[in-house]
Amino acid sequence: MTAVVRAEGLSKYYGRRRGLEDLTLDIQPGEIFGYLGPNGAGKTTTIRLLMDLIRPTGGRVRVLGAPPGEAAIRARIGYLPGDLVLEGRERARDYLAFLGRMRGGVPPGRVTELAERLDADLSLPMRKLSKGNRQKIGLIQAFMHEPEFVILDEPTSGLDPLVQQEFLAMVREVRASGRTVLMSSHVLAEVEHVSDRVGIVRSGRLVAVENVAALREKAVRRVELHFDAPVPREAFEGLPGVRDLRVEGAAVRCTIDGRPDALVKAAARFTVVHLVSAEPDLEEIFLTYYSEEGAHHDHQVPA
Ligand SMILES: Nc1ncnc2c1ncn2[C@@H]1O[C@H](COP(=O)(O)OP(=O)(O)OP(=O)(O)O)[C@@H](O)[C@H]1O
Repeated sequence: MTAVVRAEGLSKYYGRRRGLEDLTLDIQPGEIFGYLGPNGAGKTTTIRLLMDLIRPTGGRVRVLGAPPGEAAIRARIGYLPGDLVLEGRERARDYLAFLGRMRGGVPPGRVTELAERLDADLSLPMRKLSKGNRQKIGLIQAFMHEPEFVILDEPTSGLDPLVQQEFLAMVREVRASGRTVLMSSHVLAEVEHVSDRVGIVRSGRLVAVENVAALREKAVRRVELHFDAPVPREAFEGLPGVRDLRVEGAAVRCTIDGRPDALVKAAARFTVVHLVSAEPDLEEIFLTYYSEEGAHHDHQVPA
């Protein structure tokens, strides 16, 4: 199976300024890859290299098995730039129709369907679009021709929560049809529910690539159990994965590292009347990746 993205030692310097250094990464068909990092980390640089909008200083990249500049490859990609500019008197609907023709045709009704789902206004001239509406038009043009590979630079910026949900549904549909998505964000929460893997980039370097399901299983989760009568502390002490145990009368509070299986089995010996389990806090894990190596944000290389 040909990788959708294959980057090997890919680097980009803007003069002496580091944009991206030594990126080696494969993205496979059918996966949703979240590309995370703080401002200035190198996300846009990576995406522009994949789109052949800038040229690498070093290394090699293939997109859908070919050098990214090839016109035939470009037509198989949907791209939302991070700095989308839509100007002029032309109505959004006419602009999208023009882009659709350029890309060799869009299924009938597809633009209207996407506009309804995202609640986008296609009747306004582009210069009058609000930031949120501009972003919606950008998303429609990235999805409308049902491309094999959708590349989205900060796609959720400016979208309200309901529209974000609809957008995530569109991303899942791409995966369901075996196609591939790469989306960047500086907020884990925006991509963790939809991504299969996430890559974390910081100061121009990919510092981690993680499978989200495995990460979720590894993550610490807070659990609270309430029973119909006081329970003995000994029943819960030393259980695998149970930490920070507090037993207060009929309530047990702890954190779980990994699977909750041992705790559930111990609790089953008593009558459980209430159970609360908080979502694992992946954000904490990611913040440690972000802050590793600490304060020196050295974007410059020595002369
Ligand atoms: N055209 C350019 N000229 C000089 N330096 C640049 C240029 N574009 C990006 N950089 C630098 O490269 C580094 C990576 O920037 P990039 O835009 O790729 O980050 P990003 O992760 O997309 O950040 P953001 O979320 O802020 O868009 C930054 O230090 C940035 O200042």
